Amino acid sequence: MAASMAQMLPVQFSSRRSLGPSSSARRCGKVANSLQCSRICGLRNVGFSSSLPSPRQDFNRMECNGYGAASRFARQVIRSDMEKESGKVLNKQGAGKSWVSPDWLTGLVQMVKGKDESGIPIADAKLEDVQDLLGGALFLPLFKWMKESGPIYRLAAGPRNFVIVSDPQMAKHVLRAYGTKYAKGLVAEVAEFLFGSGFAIAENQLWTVRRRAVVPSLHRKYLATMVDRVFCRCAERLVDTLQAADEKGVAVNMEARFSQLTLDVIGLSVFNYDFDSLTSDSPVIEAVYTALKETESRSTDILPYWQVPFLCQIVPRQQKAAKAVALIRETVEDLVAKCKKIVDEEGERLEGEEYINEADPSVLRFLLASREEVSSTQLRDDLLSMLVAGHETTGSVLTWTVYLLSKNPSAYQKMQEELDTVLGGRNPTMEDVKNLKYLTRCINESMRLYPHPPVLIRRANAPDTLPGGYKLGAGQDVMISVYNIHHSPAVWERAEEFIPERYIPFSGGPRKCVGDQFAMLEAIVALAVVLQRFHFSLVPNQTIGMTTGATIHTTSGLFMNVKARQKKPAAELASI
Ligand code: HEM
Repeated sequence: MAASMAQMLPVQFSSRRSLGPSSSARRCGKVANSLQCSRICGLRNVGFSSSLPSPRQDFNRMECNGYGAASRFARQVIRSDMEKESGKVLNKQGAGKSWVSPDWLTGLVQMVKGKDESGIPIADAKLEDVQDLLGGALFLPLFKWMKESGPIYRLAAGPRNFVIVSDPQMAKHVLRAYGTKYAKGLVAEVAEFLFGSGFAIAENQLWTVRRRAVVPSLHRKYLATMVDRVFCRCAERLVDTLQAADEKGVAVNMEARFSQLTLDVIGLSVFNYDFDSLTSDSPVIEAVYTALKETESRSTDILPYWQVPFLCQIVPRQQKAAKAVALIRETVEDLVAKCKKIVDEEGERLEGEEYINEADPSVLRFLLASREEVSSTQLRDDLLSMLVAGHETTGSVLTWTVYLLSKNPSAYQKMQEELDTVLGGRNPTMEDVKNLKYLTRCINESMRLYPHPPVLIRRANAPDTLPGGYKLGAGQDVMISVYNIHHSPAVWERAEEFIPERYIPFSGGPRKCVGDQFAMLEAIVALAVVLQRFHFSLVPNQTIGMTTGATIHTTSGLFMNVKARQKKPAAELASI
């Protein structure tokens, strides 16, 4: 799987021609199910109104009529449980309000800058576009403007100026040139308050050194150990929770559950610490969400007032973010201190990459045992990078995969048949994972339709020319809209449909995800354990809106009815 993950991005990208200013047509990329088409470049309207974010949902109005013997009483029980659950839905309001600039200010900035000779069209982005798309998911207006302006456009709002790229070749060009022509730039600026010097946002030599130190901790033997010891164990806990919900006949907010599951997984894998958030409330989840939401807001604030320390102390949004970061840092520092004490006492030394400590096979233990020269702040920030990057991402992938399966009964059935055939009721091992091909494809296709994060940001270090001849000046901020690329009918046949036989990646170039294999294993195991035991169906009459907090979240949770599945007799399994 390691090789295939690493190879997929170039394959997908290289199979497409780039779209220059004068191109009028292009071919779709080769996808696993051999969909091939040629198509005129003009982007057709892709309707996704059913998924448009809606204002916060009123759970009292939700009807839960999906139960066979749904008496009025039973419905009330479900409803009150959903209300209770809705209390656990994160506070997702607030983003998207940042991109506010009066036309006169934008016009003035453009006048001062002089003529734009880049060849890049300027999107007709109106304030109303953002305000209309309530819920705060910036990637949604970016999609709307792609349909109007094409695969590359400039977004100018006051002094802020982004080039939005929605073309695979251009995206590949930018991502691969990290470290030479491009830097993380804005991301590093707006996320520094959270990640500090952590390698998720570090640049240049510091990033190179720290990434090299951390990546070997995720070696194959470690991952194999995690499958049984952590991934299956945490998924079993979720099974217990779902069992209880099934017995009581109450609906479950699966988004909240998956977020708890993935926090438990990352806690045990990175720190050997059990957050146990499936059974007890963990304030870290809300804190991570708040902090990530703040980074997103900062990236679209017209004026970076948060660079002024005094304002950070008095503005409520900044106070809230600072509190969240303090909690996350304290948690990580505490875990580092505990582990350091044990390792110091043991005077342990690491020998070779394949080494893992049987008693504590965590990333933290690996880093401490390596005795590499590293300050405690750097260690904290690197581990914080892993905690934050590895938690919500996988949680969101699980959420949207289950959502898509429940909306696509034939794919759901095919996936269940695969689980029954390959596993026959037992938990998966590392070996089984390669045989769960269809489930893997379902997860990949879910990441195409709901990419996390939906937008990647880079800054040009020097003037550059993108495929198609578009010119970028030094310092230009570029947003690669992965969401647009994944939903573009110019790139994909039947772009809005869930067709598991195609792929999408974990970014590309030097800064691609370090946890891709970890995350895929975690997601496959979690879904294999849970979907084997239960059948999920959407609670009717929910509006599943989208918002962001680095990854794509629902606006109000994903409420599902859960029913234990009947075990298939062995004879029946053999005939599948
Ligand atoms: C399905 C789940 C996941 C998805 C979709 C995902 C996606 C991504 C993406 C797209 C990037 C690159 C961002 C960019 O190019 O600017 C990234 C970076 C990163 N990811 Fe993941 N990720 C996932 C799970 C994980 C896990 C489980 C871990 C940790 C065990 C992790 C750790 C990291 C780190 C540390 C980086 C920064 C790498 C660097 O800058 O050198 N991710 N992830």
